[in-house]
Order: sequence, then C-alpha cells, then structure tokens
Amino acid sequence: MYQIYVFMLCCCKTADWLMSQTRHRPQVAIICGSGLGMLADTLKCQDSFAYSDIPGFPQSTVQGHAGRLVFGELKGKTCVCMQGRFHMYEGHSLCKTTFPVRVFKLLGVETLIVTNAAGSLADSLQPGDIMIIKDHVNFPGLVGLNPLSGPNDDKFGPRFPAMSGCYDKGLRCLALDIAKQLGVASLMQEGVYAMVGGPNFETIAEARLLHRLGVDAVGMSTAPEVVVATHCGLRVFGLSLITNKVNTHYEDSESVNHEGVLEVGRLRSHTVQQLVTELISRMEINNNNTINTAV
Ligand SMILES: O=P(O)(O)O[C@@H]1C[C@H](O)[C@@H](CO)O1
Ligand code: HPA
Repeated sequence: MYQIYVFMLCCCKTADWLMSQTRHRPQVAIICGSGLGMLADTLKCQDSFAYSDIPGFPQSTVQGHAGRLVFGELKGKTCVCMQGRFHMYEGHSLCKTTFPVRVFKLLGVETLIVTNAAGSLADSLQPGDIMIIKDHVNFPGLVGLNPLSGPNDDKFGPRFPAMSGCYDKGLRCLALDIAKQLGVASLMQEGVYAMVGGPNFETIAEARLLHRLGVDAVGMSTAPEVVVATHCGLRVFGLSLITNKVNTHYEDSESVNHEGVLEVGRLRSHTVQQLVTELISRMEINNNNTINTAV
C-alpha cells in the first residue's frame, strides 16, 4: 500500500510540475524511437523541457534519443512528444522506463503513439519499410520482467488487464488508409513486433528462433510502454521503422549497428512524420480521460 502511495505521489508531482510550466493539456502523446525524434519538430507553439529539468523524470543515455519532452499543437490536437525513450538495457527499472506513460495519463492524454526502430525477420519487410504493429511478443514480460509487477494501483487499472487488442484496430485501419492517400502504401504493412532485452543485437540462433515463432520485427523497447498504457486505458497506435534485416544465415557476414539504424531513421523521417501528422489530424478524441488521484 505504501509503495503504491509513494509511486502515485511521484507521478502526480511530475504531472503537476509540467502543468504548472505549460498551458498545453495534451490529448495525444508520442514516444519517438531511435532516430525518429524529428516528429517533435512538427508541433506548433512549442514548450519544451529537458528531461534533466523535469522532477522525477529518468535521463536518456542513448545516441539518437535527445532527452526532451515537447508540448505543442498539431492539426488542432494538443500533443506531447518524447524525444527519446528509456530502455531496460540502460539500467532503468521497467517502472522507470514506463513512468512517462503514467504521467501522460495524469495529464489527460487519451491516445499514445509509439514508434521504434526494428530489425526485420519477415521476407516482406525491407529496410525503410514501415510496419504498423498489430500485436507484440513481450519476451521480458513472459519471464516476469513486467512493469505491472508489484502492488497494483487500481486507480490506474486492474490487477489482471487483458492485452488482446492492445493496438487499436480503428487507428490501424486509418493508418493504412492514410498510407494509400500519401502514396506510400507499398512501404507499409501490419506485423508482430517482439521486444528483447538488448543491448546486444541477436545471435543467428536467436534470430532463427524469433523467425520460427512468427515474429515480423524485433526491437528493444515499446512493449512495456504499451502494457502500461493499456493497463491505464490509453488507446495505442504503434509503428516500427524497419532499419535492417536481421541476419539468420551463418554465411552472411553483414552485421547491424546503431549508426545504420539511425541513418535509416533520417532517410525515412519525412514519411514517418507525414503519416503520424495525418493520423493525428484525422483521429477522433473523446476528451474524457482523467482519473481521480486522491489518496
Ligand atoms: O528506442 P528504439 O526501440 O527505437 O531503439 C532501437 C532499439 C535499440 O535501442 C536501438 C538499436 O539501434 O534502436
Ligand atoms: N534487433 C533489435 N533491435 C533493433 C534492431 C535489431 O535488428 N534494429 C533496430 N533495433
């Protein structure tokens, strides 16, 4: 009980501080993946805060994750954008990596958009393609590394939340429709994302295992954020930018590296930006998403 009380207090302190520093009251939150931080540049009337200045916020340590929270307007919707996320492999607890999602809930956010860089295991997904996440395999979660472990705060959500349907079907359909209109449908398809712990990329045996399990793309983030978002009732949409093919052949000498991942992010930044902007423009918001935090 005490643990729940302290955690809620931390989330409220951060949310209250942010609300005292900006007049924006976001309806949509966006988490930018590796090399995709430029999504924040589309916001108008920006208020931006370095993570190091936000009480209770963890710090970003990964290249390509600037460490800034940006509030602003986009196509008539108020948004908040994380330029840089927190990964388990940085040494953060899962509670810390997902802390911003709970803060977003307290700020009144209704929809969470998650983006990431990922390696492809599917023949149909090439570097530069964009995968709409239709489901995920949370490998750390399957062995008990879950941000919802520990006492449950019923104010956020139930002890045993369902995860089927955690990537909103309506938003997925809308995104495919938008891709057609933008003339980029050939780059886009739905697929299953798997989160591994990282920070090393996969061995060939691990890559083969993931392929056999039906995983389309693999990365090192996102699933814990989506679990926490779904737990607290946020609507979720997710995109993986495919930055590399995952090597499943011992004869193949090519290996993936983080610089290559960031480079593909730069090359596709404009398309990802267009898709997310149109999606936000066309999504409906219900604006009734607050919770009572009184303890
Ligand atoms: O934050 P994301 O999931 O986009 O970052 C991916 C996974 C690793 O952090 C990094 C590897 O290059 O990119
Ligand atoms: N594996 C895991 N994470 C990744 C990859 C990958 O091949 N590419 C980008 N993030």
